[in-house]
Amino acid sequence: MNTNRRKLLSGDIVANAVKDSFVKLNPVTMMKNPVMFVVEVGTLIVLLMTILPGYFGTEDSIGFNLTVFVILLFTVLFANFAEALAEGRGKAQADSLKRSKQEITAIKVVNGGLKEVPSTELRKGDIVVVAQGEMIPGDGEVIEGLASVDESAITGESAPVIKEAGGDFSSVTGGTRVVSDKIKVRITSDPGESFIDRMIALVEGAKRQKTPNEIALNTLLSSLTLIFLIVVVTLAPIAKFLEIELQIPVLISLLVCLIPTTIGGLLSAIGIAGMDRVTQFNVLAMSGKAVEAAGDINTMILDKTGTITFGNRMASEFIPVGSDNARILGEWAAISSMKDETPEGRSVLELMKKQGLTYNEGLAAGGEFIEFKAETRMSGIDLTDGRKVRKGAVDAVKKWVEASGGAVPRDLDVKSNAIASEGGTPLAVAVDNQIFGLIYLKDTVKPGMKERFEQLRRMGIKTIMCTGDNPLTAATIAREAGVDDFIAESKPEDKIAVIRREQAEGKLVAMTGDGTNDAPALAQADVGLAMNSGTIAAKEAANMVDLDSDPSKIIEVVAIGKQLLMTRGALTTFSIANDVAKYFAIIPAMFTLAIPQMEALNLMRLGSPMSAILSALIFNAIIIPLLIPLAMRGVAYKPMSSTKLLQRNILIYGLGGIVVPFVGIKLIDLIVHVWI
Ligand SMILES: Nc1ncnc2c1ncn2[C@@H]1O[C@H](COP(=O)(O)OP(=O)(O)OP(=O)(O)O)[C@@H](O)[C@H]1O
Ligand SMILES: [K+]
Ligand SMILES: [Mg+2]
Repeated sequence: MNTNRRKLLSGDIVANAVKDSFVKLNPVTMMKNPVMFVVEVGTLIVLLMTILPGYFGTEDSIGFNLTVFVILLFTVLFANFAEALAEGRGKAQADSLKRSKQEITAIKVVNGGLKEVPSTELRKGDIVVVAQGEMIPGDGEVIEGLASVDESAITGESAPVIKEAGGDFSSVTGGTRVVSDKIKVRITSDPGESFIDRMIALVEGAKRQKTPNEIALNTLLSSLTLIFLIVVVTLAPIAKFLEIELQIPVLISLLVCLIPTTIGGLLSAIGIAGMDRVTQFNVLAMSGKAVEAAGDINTMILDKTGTITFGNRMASEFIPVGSDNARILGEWAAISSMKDETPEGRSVLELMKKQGLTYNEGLAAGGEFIEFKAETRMSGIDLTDGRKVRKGAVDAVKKWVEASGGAVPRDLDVKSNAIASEGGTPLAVAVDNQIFGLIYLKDTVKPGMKERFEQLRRMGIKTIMCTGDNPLTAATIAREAGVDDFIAESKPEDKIAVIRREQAEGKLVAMTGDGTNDAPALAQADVGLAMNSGTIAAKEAANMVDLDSDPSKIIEVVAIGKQLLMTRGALTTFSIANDVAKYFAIIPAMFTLAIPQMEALNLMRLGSPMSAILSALIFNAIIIPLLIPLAMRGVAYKPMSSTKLLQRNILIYGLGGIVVPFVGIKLIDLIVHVWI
C-alpha cells in the first residue's frame, strides 16, 4: 500500500473517472442521490424539447434549449466525476492488493500427515505448516514455533516482524511471507473473510454504507430539493394566470440553480476522500461511521507505555535496599528474568552483561516460570528448592512479601519514590519474604507530545492516560506529557470502566490497544484503534486497525475525522449560500423575459435575460469541478473549539458562498453575452 501512498492521482485514475462519469448516468444508480437525480430528469426533458421541437412547440428556442441541455448534462457529469475520482484511488489500491492475493498452495496437517491443498480450500480451524520462503496461506494464529515474517504486502513496512506462539504477537495475516524458520498456524478465517479480503472491500468502497451524518444531510438536501420543486412547479400556473409566458427549460434552469447541487454533487466524494485519507495514513477504518465518530470524540484514553512514552522501558540501574548489595540484587533480578520475554525482562539480562555481573543459571534449572501478567503486575520463577523469586510493581511485591510474613526494608519507599518522581518505573525484586532492592526501568516521553495534547485541548478533547504503573511515575509522566488526567495502577478492566463512565456522561470516547485483554474496551469505545501487531481478538473488536502499529496515531485519526466533518459542513454552507446568490441572477431575468419593465430588478446588470440564465447555470455547473480539490483534500484545519470553528466557517464559507457567485456569474455573463 505504501507504494501507492504518495501517488495522489495518476493519469489512469483520471481516465477511469471520466469513463465512470458516463456509466454513473444510469438512472438506477443516480436515484441514490436525489438532488442530482432531479437534475438528470430535467436534462432529459430539455433534451426531448430540443430534439422534438415540433411536438413541444419549441422551434423558436432550439439554440437556447440545446445550450441548456449541454450545461445540465455537464452538471450531472461533473458530480459523477467527483465521486468517481474519489473512488479511483481506492480501486487502484484494491487492484494491487488483489494481485498480491494469488492462489497459494498450503501445507495442511491432515491426520498427523501433511497434504498440499489450495489455500482457497482452507477453513477455520485447519492447521497448516509454513516454512521459510513460503507465503502464509490464510489469517491465523501461530500455535507452534517462532518465525520472522515479511508483512510488507499489507503494511508496506519492509522490516520483518517476529511471530511466535502464545502472547500478543501470535497473529499472522494471509498473503504475508515467512522469511526465516517454520511455524504451525491455526487458520482463523473462512475464504472471502480474510483480512486482505476485508481490506480490498474497504478500499474499493464495495461495502461503503452511508453514515448516519450523511443520511441526515441527504434528507435535508432532499427536502430542500422537494420544496424548490414544488415552488417552481406552482410558479408555472401562477405565471399563466398573470399571462406571463414561462418556458419549461427556463423553469428547469431555475430549479437546478436553486437546489443544492454543489453539495449534492460533492457529498459522497467528501466521504470517500475522508476514508481514503485515513487509508493513506496506513490506518484501516472498518466504516465511514468510525471515521466520523473520530471527528466528534470528546475523550481520548491513552496508554502510557509505548503511546506517550517510547515504551522501550530499559533496566538502567540496580538499587539495593536494606543491607543488600547490587551484586546479589542483580543475581535475583536476572534469575527472575531468565524466561521473561517482555522487553523489560530482556533488558534486565542486558544490564547484567553491561555491568559485567554474572549469576548462577543452574539455579533456575527445572523451575516453574511465572509469566508477567497485568493483573498480578509481577513475573518470576518458582525454584525446584522451593524458593519463589519475583520481580514486579513495588506495591504488588510489597503485598506479596507481607503475605508470607516478611518485612519491607525501611529505605524501599524513599528509593522507589525517587525513581518514580523522575518518571521511571521501579521494579522490586524479592525472594520469598525478603526484598533485595529495585530495578530502575527508564522510559522517555516522546518528543512533541506536549504540543499534541495542547492541540487536543484546543479541540475540546480531554485526554486520560491509563497505566499499570504506580501513581507517582504516572503523575510525573502525565505532567511531563501534559495529559489532562491519569489513572495509575490500572488493570485492563479499569479501561472499560473509564470508557463507560465517560459515555454515561454523553461523551464519545476513543482508545487504542493491542492485547486480547484490550478487546472488550476496544469494542466499547466509539473509536477503537487496534495495532496490526496485536492479537486477532483486538483487531476484530476495534473499528480501526493501524498497519504501522503506532498507538499515538489516534491523535491524527481524530484530526482527519474532524477535517471530514468540517469539510462537509463548510461545503454545505457554501452550496446553500451560493444558491441564494443565483436567485438574484435568475429570478429577475426570468420575469424580464415576460415583462420588460422588470429590468429594474436586474441588480447585477447582466447582459440579457438569456445570458443571465445561462451564466447562472454555467456557474452552477463549473463550481462542482472547481471544488473537487477542496472536497478531496479537505478544508484547512486548525485545532480550535467547535463553536469557534463554526463561527469561522460560517464567515468564510457562508459569506464567501454569497459573494463568489455574484462575481463569477457577472464574469461569465460578460463572455456569454458577447457570444449569444
Ligand atoms: N516483565 C515484567 N515483570 C514484572 N513486572 C512488570 C513487568 N513489566 C511490567 N511490570 C510491572 O507491572 C506494571 C504494570 O504493567 P502493564 O504493562 O500492565 O502497564 P504499563 O506498561 O506500566 O502501563 P501501560 O498501560 O501504559 O502500558 C508496570 O508498571 C511494572 O511495575
Ligand atoms: K444549485
Ligand atoms: Mg504495558
